[in-house]
This record gives sequence, structure tokens and C-alpha cells, in this order.
Amino acid sequence: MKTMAGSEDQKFSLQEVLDTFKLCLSENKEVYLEQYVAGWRGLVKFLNSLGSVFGFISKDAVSKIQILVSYMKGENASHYATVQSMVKYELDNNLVDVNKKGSHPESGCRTLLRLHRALRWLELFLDRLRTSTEDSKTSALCAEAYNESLAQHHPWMIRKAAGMAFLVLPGRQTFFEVMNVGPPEQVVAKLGEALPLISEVYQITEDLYAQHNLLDLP
Ligand SMILES: CCCCCCCC/C=C\CCCCCCCC(=O)N[C@@H](COP(=O)(O)O)[C@H](O)/C=C/CCCCCCCCCCCCC
Repeated sequence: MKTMAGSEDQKFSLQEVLDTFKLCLSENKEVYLEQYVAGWRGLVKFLNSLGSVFGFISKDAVSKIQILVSYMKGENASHYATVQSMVKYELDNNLVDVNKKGSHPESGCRTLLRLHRALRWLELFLDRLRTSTEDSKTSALCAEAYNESLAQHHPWMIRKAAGMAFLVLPGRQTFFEVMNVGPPEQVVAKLGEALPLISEVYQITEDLYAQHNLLDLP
């Protein structure tokens, strides 16, 4: 049966997303692409359950996931095990358009950068949800997180469309129910557990991209 959280096999679980982000980091703090992508797949399940208004966002996230998966399964798959190995391989082989779009408009590095920026939005949004009160508006929390992060990289049209989509977000109580964690106190605790993991993955990627001057890839 279809519910707000989607059909059974598409059901969103915060725990599941948490588990994938937990598995994202290797012992020496490299970011596994397979788990990173799996984390995003889990999040897209949630987005899809919100209805067609969010379709344009989901479509973009899915297409970026697919680009990365095609590299991870392609002939150079061994270089796409971690974000670190991908960056090294693509830079060493001049596979990244560094200043302006050229012959590599869909490099792994620029594709991951888009999801990486969205991860910052997620971090800010989940933190706001965690510290929100019963009367907080999810649309406002989402818009604040968006304006502080992703919006700075989006043109006016996208910002407008995103802002309109936020207005139809379900309320805080529904959000908490959809996370499939339990009562609100447990959701808050689970968010508290998830956030440091997401932050660490974000920061490691941010530092790596900064070190290689990749934070503004076209
Ligand atoms: C229950 C709590 C958990 C919250 C679950 C949140 C689920 C969110 C799932 C996915 C988030 C979407 C990630 C979007 C990636 C966007 C990447 C991007 O910036 N793409 C733009 C640039 O790409 P290029 O053109 O350079 O290739 C592209 O132009 C964007 C198009 C679509 C608009 C993106 C708006 C993003 C808004 C932030 C997400 C809001 C989701 C709200 C749901 C709570």
C-alpha cells in the first residue's frame, strides 16, 4: 500500500540512512563511494514519498547518483572505490573540467560536489529538526538550511522552485513519523547520533576538495 512514506520496499528509515553513513568511512578516513551513494538513495526514498512537487529535485539527485554508479561499475571501477581514489584518478588523468565546462562535463568530481553541497543542506536541516519545537515549521527550517548552503550555488529559477516546494512540506509530526524511529524523543536522539556521522563525512570531503581546489568546479 502507498503511504506518505511510500510502499513497503520504498519505505524510508532514518536508521538505514544512519547505517550507510556509518559505513561510509574506512579506517583511514577515506569515504567509500558505494556507501555514500547508498545514503543518498535512502534519502531519495524519503523525497519521493513527498509527492510530485519534489520530482524535479529527486530527478536531479537520481541522475547524479546514476552518473557516479556508472563510474563505479565501469571499466575504471577500481579507481572509484573511495572519494579520495576518484579525485586522484580523475585529476591525474585530466578528467575534470576545472575552470569551465569542456570535454568532461560529468566528471565524478563535479557530480559528487553537487551531492556534497546538498549534504551540507541535510546537515543543517537535520540539526534544525533536532532542536525544533512542536510548533516549528518544517518549511521554514528547510528554507533556512537551504539559504545557508545550496542556495548559494543555485540560479534564481531553481531557488524560486525550491522555495515553492518547501511550502508544501509536511509538518514536523509527520516528518518524525516518517523517520520510522519511534516517539519524538527517540527521533531527536537518533538525529543526534546521525549528525556527527554526516558532519564527519561532509568535513572530510570538504577538506579534500579544498586541498585540490575543487570546491568551485563548473
Ligand atoms: C526525514 C528527514 C530526512 C530528510 C530527508 C531529506 C531527503 C532529501 C533527499 C534528497 C535531497 C536532494 C538533493 C538535491 C541535490 C541537488 C544537487 C544540485 O545542487 N543540483 C543543481 C546543480 O546541478 P548541475 O546543474 O550543476 O548539474 C541542479 O541545478 C538542481 C536541481 C534541483 C533543485 C535542487 C534543490 C535542492 C533543495 C534541497 C532539498 C530539499 C528537499 C526537501 C525535502 C525535505
